[in-house]
Amino acid sequence: MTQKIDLELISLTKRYGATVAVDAISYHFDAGTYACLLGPSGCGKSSTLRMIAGHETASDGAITLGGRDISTLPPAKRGTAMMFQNYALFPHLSVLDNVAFSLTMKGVDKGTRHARANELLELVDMTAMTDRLPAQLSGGQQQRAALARALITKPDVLLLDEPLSALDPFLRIRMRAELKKLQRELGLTFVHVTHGQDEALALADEIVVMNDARIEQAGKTRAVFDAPSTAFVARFLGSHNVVVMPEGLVAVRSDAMKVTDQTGAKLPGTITNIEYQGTHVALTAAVPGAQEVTALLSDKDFFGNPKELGEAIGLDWEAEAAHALAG
Ligand SMILES: Nc1ncnc2c1ncn2[C@@H]1O[C@H](COP(=O)(O)OP(=O)(O)OP(=O)(O)O)[C@@H](O)[C@H]1O
Repeated sequence: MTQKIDLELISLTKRYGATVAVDAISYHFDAGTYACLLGPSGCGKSSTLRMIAGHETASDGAITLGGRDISTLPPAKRGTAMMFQNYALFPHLSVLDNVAFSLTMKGVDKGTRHARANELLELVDMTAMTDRLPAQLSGGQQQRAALARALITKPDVLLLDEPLSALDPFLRIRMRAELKKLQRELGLTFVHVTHGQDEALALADEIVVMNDARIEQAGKTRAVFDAPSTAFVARFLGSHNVVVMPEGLVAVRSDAMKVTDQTGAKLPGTITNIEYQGTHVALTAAVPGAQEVTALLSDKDFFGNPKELGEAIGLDWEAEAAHALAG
């Protein structure tokens, strides 16, 4: 537990023929970090995860775990385990045998592997389901079985490829809380691939935002969200306006936008949309330069001073709310 088993990607590259799927990315994951790899479809997230797992060979660069180069080791020898999007449970095996599967492959005797599988099933609250087949489980239960199966190998790093995407929205939120709790309890490094911004913000200690085979920005989740360094990151994470100002391109969070009179405001605008969101009202305005900005106002602020479509307003923000963007 006290040993530092950090995961490091060093100039990691994946080429499929002429396609560069991952382009010399480097990143250091401290042991025990919950990290999300985040980015649009095709940016190289899954290829990165598969290279860490050993399901894909790296074209260049290296992967180290606890200082040991694992780049060319077979998956079972790396100290990593992978949980797949569709859980990949064996349909003809009981939950218990699915969880014990990797120990069966290692020749561990039945008593020992069943005892260990039962421990893991208890950890994920699945003791009552050990004799069922995967088809007799709900989506959330299948996910817990898949988690137990991945954890039975005692990995230092758990790799999760879109682990919540097969679940309905309600269950997704519940299971994401369970994932986070499990990660905290076990103190393992989790590297979780998602294209969902909300999911990454809710779960991750650190986010790695990828774009076009490279890392666009990475770091502590809140630091990245608070100060996106590029227009891509600001737009991808959402809840930010990217505005061309005389001093250059800036990001301003929607909840930092103030609606005022036009006199003295940073931007004049005309309201183009008002969307009631329950706790908040999202007010969108057209501003000079054929741009649109959104201000997220509390329900109380908006209805204390209601506005109409087409109304002329001013948009303002504190100087420190604006972050200069590169490109
Ligand atoms: N086996 C393969 N052969 C050829 N090209 C591939 C292969 N796997 C992935 N690619 C290409 O590599 C690039 C990165 O793919 P990857 O699956 O890593 O992206 P991703 O960010 O995980 O996308 P998604 O969110 O859609 O899963 C894409 O252009 C993809 O078409």
